[in-house]
Amino acid sequence: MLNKQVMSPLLSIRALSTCFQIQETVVKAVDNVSLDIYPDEVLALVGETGCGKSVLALSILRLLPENSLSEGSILYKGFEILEGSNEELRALRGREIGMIPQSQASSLNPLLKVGWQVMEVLRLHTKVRKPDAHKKVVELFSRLQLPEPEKRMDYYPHQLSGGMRQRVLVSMGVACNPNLILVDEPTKGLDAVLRMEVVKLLGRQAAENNRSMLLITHDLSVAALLADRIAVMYAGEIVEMGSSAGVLKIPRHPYTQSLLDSLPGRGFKPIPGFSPSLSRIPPGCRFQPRCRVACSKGAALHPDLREADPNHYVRCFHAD
Ligand SMILES: Nc1ncnc2c1ncn2[C@@H]1O[C@H](COP(=O)(O)OP(=O)(O)OP(=O)(O)O)[C@@H](O)[C@H]1O
Ligand code: NI
Repeated sequence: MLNKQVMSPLLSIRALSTCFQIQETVVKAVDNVSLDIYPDEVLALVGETGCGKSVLALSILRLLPENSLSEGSILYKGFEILEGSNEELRALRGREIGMIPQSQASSLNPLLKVGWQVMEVLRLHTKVRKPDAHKKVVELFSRLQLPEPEKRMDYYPHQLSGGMRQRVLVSMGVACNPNLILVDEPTKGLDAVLRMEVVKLLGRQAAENNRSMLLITHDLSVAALLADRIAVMYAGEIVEMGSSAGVLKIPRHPYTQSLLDSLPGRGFKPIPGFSPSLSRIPPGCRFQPRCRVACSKGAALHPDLREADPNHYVRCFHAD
């Protein structure tokens, strides 16, 4: 394991908040999030549906709609992304920071052959000529174990299975061999066999190329397999963050503990209740109404993220 203390981060997010304005309502999807991603590391971001994981990733690449506003700081190699021009952002996307988005349906153009779509990503960022781009994409497809890669180049998205489309998206995300790759729910909707295949593939991509990864998943077992560190998100904010071993073996936050207990191999116990609406966030601890401790302090006061153990951060009054 690398000594993270002495390295400087590749991506450094400080006090990031992202809101959406929908008529009179403000939805605070990401609230005061700070995190670092170091070179060569996989940071997993886990949490239930709607907690803000995708919005956080899309904020990093500034791919959110007009009715959104991001505040705080996102430094990539010292460059402030939130102040970058459209041109600077275009140069960054794909080449420096790649993304494998959550939705296969909206991320591939149904009217274009998949080979061409991946070639476009390459041609946008590198001066590669068309025949070379073609060759490179066939190579990528075969590395990702897409059967008959040359032939698949000419397929349209609907002619491929879900697992193959997923691999096409992975190849788009890694085509330019970016330093940082944002991977959003890479295994959603895949069966168990394919899930393992995609997990292995992502692990190889990160390890062989010494690349950093932000891995978004609601599946803690996927995070356990791939991540060096884990950040747990609840209702827009980080509630626990630390090394994978620390978070998984000695979870300090009751929410992380409940998430672990909801895993199939760990009792399958669902977490009762719902997370609060992000347009009406309660003033106290956001998890308090569902918490097994459910302290009265948490009902009124909002806990800070504190360092409970070295490099292990927890947002809970009872983490000691
Ligand atoms: N374009 C948008 N306009 C308005 N609200 C949005 C928009 N995108 C996301 N949201 C809201 O932001 C919140 C966080 O959504 P997000 O997609 O980040 O959740 P998530 O953690 O990725 O969930 P999932 O696991 O289901 O993908 C949700 O309440 C969602 O409704
Ligand atoms: Ni999402």
